[in-house]
Amino acid sequence: MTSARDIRPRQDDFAQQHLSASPNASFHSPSSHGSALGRTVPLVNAKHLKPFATQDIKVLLLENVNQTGREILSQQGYQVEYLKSSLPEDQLIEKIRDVHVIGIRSKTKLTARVLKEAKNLIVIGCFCIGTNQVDLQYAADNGIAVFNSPFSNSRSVAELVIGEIIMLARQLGDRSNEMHNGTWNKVSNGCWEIRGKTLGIIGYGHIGAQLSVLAEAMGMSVIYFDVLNIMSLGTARQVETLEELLGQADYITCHVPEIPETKGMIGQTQFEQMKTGSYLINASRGTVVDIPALIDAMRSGKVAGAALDVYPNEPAGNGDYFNNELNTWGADLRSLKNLILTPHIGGSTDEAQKAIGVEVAQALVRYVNEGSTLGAVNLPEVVLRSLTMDEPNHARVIYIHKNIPGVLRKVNEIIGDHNVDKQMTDSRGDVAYLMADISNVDTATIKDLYTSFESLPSRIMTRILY
Ligand SMILES: NC(=O)c1ccc[n+]([C@@H]2O[C@H](COP(=O)([O-])OP(=O)(O)OC[C@H]3O[C@@H](n4cnc5c(N)ncnc54)[C@H](O)[C@@H]3O)[C@@H](O)[C@H]2O)c1
Ligand SMILES: O=C(O)CC[C@@H](O)C(=O)O
Repeated sequence: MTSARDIRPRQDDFAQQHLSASPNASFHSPSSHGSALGRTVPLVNAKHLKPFATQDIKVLLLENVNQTGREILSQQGYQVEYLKSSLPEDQLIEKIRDVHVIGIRSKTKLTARVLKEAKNLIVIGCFCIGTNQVDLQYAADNGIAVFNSPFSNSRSVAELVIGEIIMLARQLGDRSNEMHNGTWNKVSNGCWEIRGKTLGIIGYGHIGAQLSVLAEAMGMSVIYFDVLNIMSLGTARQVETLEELLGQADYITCHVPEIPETKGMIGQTQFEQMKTGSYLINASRGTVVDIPALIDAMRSGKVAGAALDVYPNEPAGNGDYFNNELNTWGADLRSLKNLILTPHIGGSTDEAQKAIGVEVAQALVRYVNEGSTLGAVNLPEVVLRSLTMDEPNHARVIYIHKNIPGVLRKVNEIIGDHNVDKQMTDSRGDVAYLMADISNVDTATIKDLYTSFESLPSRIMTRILY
């Protein structure tokens, strides 16, 4: 029996690579054992699990996902389709209907409307840090796991911002444009060293903290504002309010996620609270800064320069698209002096993209082949050590279900005749994830088990690997 969500990955080993830049990441090979969420040790005789079903795994990779990731997925024997850009919604809906796995970056919007059509989808890989482009709740409610790469491009963004601080301080963008147009304009007015100036970091997470260290090494004083109390690095100092930061900083840089609280967090009021002649950098998300308010602040001289890497609307692919059709203020923005505009390239370095490709593809493989949700951003993290070749008649049941009372009793009624070697369950909000390794199963039993789980009212998704 096959169901829309049944899948059959090829059982080849995939090459384990260690490119993660995460200080906390502990890569778990599909062949591993050890503590549930801690470090794992390779298990030599691990059994390669296959799903109870007959279909091949179909993967759709959009937005030029790095070759490292493509290779890991192809080496599994999955059918991988790869496109360089994102897709308009209607085309995305057509393509997503078939696939079990989708890999995207920041441009592809996986809204509830799109995901509703994704009847076979079991997992989404965001080959980037941000996950705001995915309806995470809808995905969780429908048993679709979402993974990202939380650290791999932080350093690249921090380095870009350091470069931009100097570029703005010295008006390098303007001088370079002038020279490209044949104009020699040797000026020092309004140009500064960054040594001794104050950098204000909004959002002291992975990127903000990296940047703090780099900026101090260049002789800047660092202050930061974050909704959490975060221990400072070096001699950086956390301030109590955003207003306090805005009033003290010469350079202000945003590194917050896109969430309702950060939408328009730098607007007219905040520009008024800044020092005259200060600089603003935004390489977080385009909705964080109110661009018309920035245009006014730059025209009035309140802001002496700015660098934007992200915009409320960004095109699906490369080309001649940064115009007023995309964002109504496009031409006004382009006319401003000492404004650096980059096409969302903060994380676009070879190092970052390779590391992200490996990290996310490995998470996808672990999820498809083993059911491990380690690192998932929308489901509880559940991991079991691998089944071994010494357990030939064992199967792994994965039951994603509504987090309501009485489910475990029903589950135990179904698997109660088997020895449950190990079992782990955890919940996150309304969704719970149960994984159990059971003994004495043959194909007929698996079919019965599958049907029984699928008929429970609490069911969101059932997968059986054996
Ligand atoms: N330009 C690019 O190419 C690029 C690359 C990577 C990440 N990003 C963006 O940068 C963002 C930050 O990345 P990160 O890895 O540092 O994230 P992070 O989660 O490590 O850090 C974000 C920090 O912002 C803080 N924060 C949240 N809401 C806040 C608020 N209202 N006020 C102040 N602080 C708040 C959090 O507490 C956290 O410390 C990502 O969410 C992503 O959108 C952009
Ligand atoms: O590569 C991308 O498209 C997004 C980069 C960055 O914004 C991220 O969220 O990691």
